[in-house]
Amino acid sequence: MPKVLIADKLSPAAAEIFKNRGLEVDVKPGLTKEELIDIIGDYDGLAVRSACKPDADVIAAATNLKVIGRAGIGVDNIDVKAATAKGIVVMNTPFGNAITTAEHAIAMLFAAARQIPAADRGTQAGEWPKKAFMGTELTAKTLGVIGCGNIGSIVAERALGLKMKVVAYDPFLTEERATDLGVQKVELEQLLARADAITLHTPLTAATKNILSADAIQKTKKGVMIINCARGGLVDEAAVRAGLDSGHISAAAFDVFVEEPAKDNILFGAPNFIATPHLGAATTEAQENVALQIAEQIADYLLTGAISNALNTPSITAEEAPRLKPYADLAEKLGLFAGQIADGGFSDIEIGFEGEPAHLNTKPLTAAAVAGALRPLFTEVNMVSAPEMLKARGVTLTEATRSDSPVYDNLIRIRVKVDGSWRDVAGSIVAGVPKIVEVKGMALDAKFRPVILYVNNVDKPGFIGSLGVMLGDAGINIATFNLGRQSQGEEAVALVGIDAEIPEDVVKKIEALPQVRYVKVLTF
Ligand SMILES: NC(=O)c1ccc[n+]([C@@H]2O[C@H](COP(=O)([O-])OP(=O)(O)OC[C@H]3O[C@@H](n4cnc5c(N)ncnc54)[C@H](O)[C@@H]3O)[C@@H](O)[C@H]2O)c1
Ligand SMILES: O=C(O)CC[C@@H](O)C(=O)O
Repeated sequence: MPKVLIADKLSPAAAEIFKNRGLEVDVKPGLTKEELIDIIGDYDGLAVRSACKPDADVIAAATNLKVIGRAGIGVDNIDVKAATAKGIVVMNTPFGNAITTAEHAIAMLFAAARQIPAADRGTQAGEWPKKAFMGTELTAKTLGVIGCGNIGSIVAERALGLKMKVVAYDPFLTEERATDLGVQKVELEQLLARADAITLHTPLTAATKNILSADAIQKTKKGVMIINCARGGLVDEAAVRAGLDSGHISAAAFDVFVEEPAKDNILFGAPNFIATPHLGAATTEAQENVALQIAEQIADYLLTGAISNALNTPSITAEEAPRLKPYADLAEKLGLFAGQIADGGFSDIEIGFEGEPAHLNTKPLTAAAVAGALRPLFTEVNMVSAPEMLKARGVTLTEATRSDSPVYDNLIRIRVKVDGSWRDVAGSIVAGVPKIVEVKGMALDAKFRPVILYVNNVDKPGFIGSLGVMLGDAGINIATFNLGRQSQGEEAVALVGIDAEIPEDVVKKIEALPQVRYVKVLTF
């Protein structure tokens, strides 16, 4: 009988579900890393919230583990790459705690506007500090929402109900969705200049890290309030401290910190600073939702092989699995390629299946492709949430099938439209190996590798030599080299599989080569 470990404080509903479905379950919150490593080999399933951190060492010791379930949204406590490499499915519950977290952000906004925690402390200390607190009325003030996804859009709706004006910055928010929500879509600079209060609701990615930097904070209105109930690291904590000390920021309320648990943070003790210990999702209702959902998902997978809300593998039924799996993996990799060369949001995505995959259930294949294409912006996107997220953002999805395939037995093609022009890639499974066989209509034959340097250039003599010398001078080994071109002297592409991450200055030098039009380091 499969055995599950609940390694964080989850609602008791989760253990009940495991037992009712005939699984063995141990509930051991608060284990040290060493204790977890000692026992993890006994378990088929692991259920966590955010305190337990199944990192690469834990995963290496998890000899029987098949699934890690996160009762919540963010999986930054889980080493998803290590889990994927070991064939362990990682799943989350993308919607279960969104309302509760949005309510916490609104509570923090009020607490900041009226300095409720400090007023409470003074009152209960017998000071009756009536003169010390002059608050800010929220009605008619402008709330700037950075990241208008599940939680951000609920916060926006609540703020509109409070008669605030709402401006939102989110590259995936369409004008139509913004209009439906009743918010004004703006660029970040406009949001910074206009907002009386700013609230953050993005995941932590390379693009959002320090999105409220010292420089950005300087561009905000004097007296601005800052609320962060998303992830530590979205805001430069030292810059917020300086802003609170100088009075430029009138109040800040944070639920999340760069280092958690936050025991000694630079913000602690700053004037008008309010902290909660990552309580955004901490309501009975939300915890019951996410515990029930994750227990059902883990039990389904261990007992029937059905996968839902997986972050690292397509959702497919046990019967379909053997035929669909290789195409789903190819579709997701091609999506990731297209999403990375989209360089931000895209307005349309087209997915074409030719030959064998056109005869299969293409739904999970499309979902895999879309999840891949969205992943550069949404780290937590999964096969179930991807189509939903695409729809909510007004991105047009077109799926086409063609029963034969002129050149290959099988082909998957993905096109994304960015600022009115299409970027495309196609791939095929050739002798069991997933390959990139076309980029921008140019034929090539490249295997996927963890790091691929993608160069779009003009086919002129000297380019390949200069590129090779630049990589060699930087000590970067070339593992594979694939070229495609339209015709002699015309547009060309190079896909260079390299053995290491490529430093930014080397990328800049390659970009400066006279034959080069575009360079991107792709990771898979
Ligand atoms: N405090 C808590 O306890 C708690 C609870 C739940 C979720 N969270 C966190 O809240 C965050 C939001 O969760 P969600 O469910 O709303 O996620 P979501 O994926 O639904 O929404 C995130 C939004 O951020 C946008 N975005 C991505 N990159 C951006 C960028 N560079 N600039 C501006 N916008 C960008 C996306 O387009 C998307 O609309 C996540 O980090 C999640 O982990 C925290
Ligand atoms: O489990 C928690 O308390 C935090 C959850 C939250 O950070 C999430 O990403 O879902």
